[in-house]
Amino acid sequence: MIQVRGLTKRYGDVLAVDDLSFDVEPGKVTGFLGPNGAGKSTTMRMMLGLDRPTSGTVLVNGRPFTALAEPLREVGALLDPGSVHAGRTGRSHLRVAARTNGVPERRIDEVVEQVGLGSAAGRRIRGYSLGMRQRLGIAAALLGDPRVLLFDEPMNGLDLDGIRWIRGLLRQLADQDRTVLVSSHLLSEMQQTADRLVVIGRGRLIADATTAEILGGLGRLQVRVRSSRSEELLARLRERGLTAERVDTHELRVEESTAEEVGEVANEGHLPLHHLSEAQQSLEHAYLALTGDDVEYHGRPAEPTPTRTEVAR
Ligand SMILES: Nc1ncnc2c1ncn2[C@@H]1O[C@H](COP(=O)(O)OP(=O)(O)OP(=O)(O)O)[C@@H](O)[C@H]1O
Repeated sequence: MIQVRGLTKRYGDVLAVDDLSFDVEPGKVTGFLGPNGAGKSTTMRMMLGLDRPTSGTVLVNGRPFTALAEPLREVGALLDPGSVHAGRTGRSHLRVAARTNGVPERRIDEVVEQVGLGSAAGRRIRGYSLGMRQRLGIAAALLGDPRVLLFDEPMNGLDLDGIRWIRGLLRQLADQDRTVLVSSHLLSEMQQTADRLVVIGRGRLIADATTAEILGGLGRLQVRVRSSRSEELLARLRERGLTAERVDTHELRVEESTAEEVGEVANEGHLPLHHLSEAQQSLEHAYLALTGDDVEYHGRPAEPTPTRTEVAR
């Protein structure tokens, strides 16, 4: 359990976190969502005692992080996967972390196995792909078998396999009744991952509710897909219980699904795809409207675009 109360952080003129209050409960994946610069990382750093609040408090399992007797056994975190000694092997990185925190060495094999690092654990980190670095960072977070886990943008830069793996892991951790907080600036990523969402913009709390409640209040997700065998695809999508309809000779629209799901259906039937996109502008626009002036950096104007768009990059 994490309890954030009146949390505020000021860096000179910048109010990075502005009077935030929310709870992160065990047994659920809580998404911490907000555009770039919203204050997610700063909040997580304060949860971990890496930054001092200007005012307000964060309690982890009822106590400030600094008062935890064995922090790594209570809280695990993936913050910046780049901040590791690249000359070390993955295993020696974990060994150092285990020793420093009084974690038995046998845990190393367990977490290497759990994150699927396999033989790569014996290789130097400098040769790791981004996905392997993320897995190593997650292995380190899991070392102390903590009840509370924080992941800062764990899906950044990962391919679909990596994202699906992380999603599964987060679910598994929550099912073990752990407290799981995962940050992202992409609504599309969080809607498939989180049970609850805490949405912030410019350091302020914008929404704190279940994902379904927040999405229900926004827009609906649509997938557009083109295939030369669209008739078969349409049948398979409907078989799966999805609401799909034809919009053109080869093009279909699928309601309330994801590109991932539609892609899987096509793949199962060995059907060729010529286009696949999440028509998400209404949702992303709604998210932008929700964060509104709280977006620190506006990117391109919000032209309707049927692709998976990042908000406020
Ligand atoms: N050490 C620091 N010194 C000065 N300003 C900072 C510092 N750390 C963060 N900020 C500022 O605080 C605000 C919040 O930043 P933070 O990194 O917490 O946002 P974020 O939501 O994690 O964004 P991103 O998704 O880009 O990481 C930004 O305006 C940022 O520039």
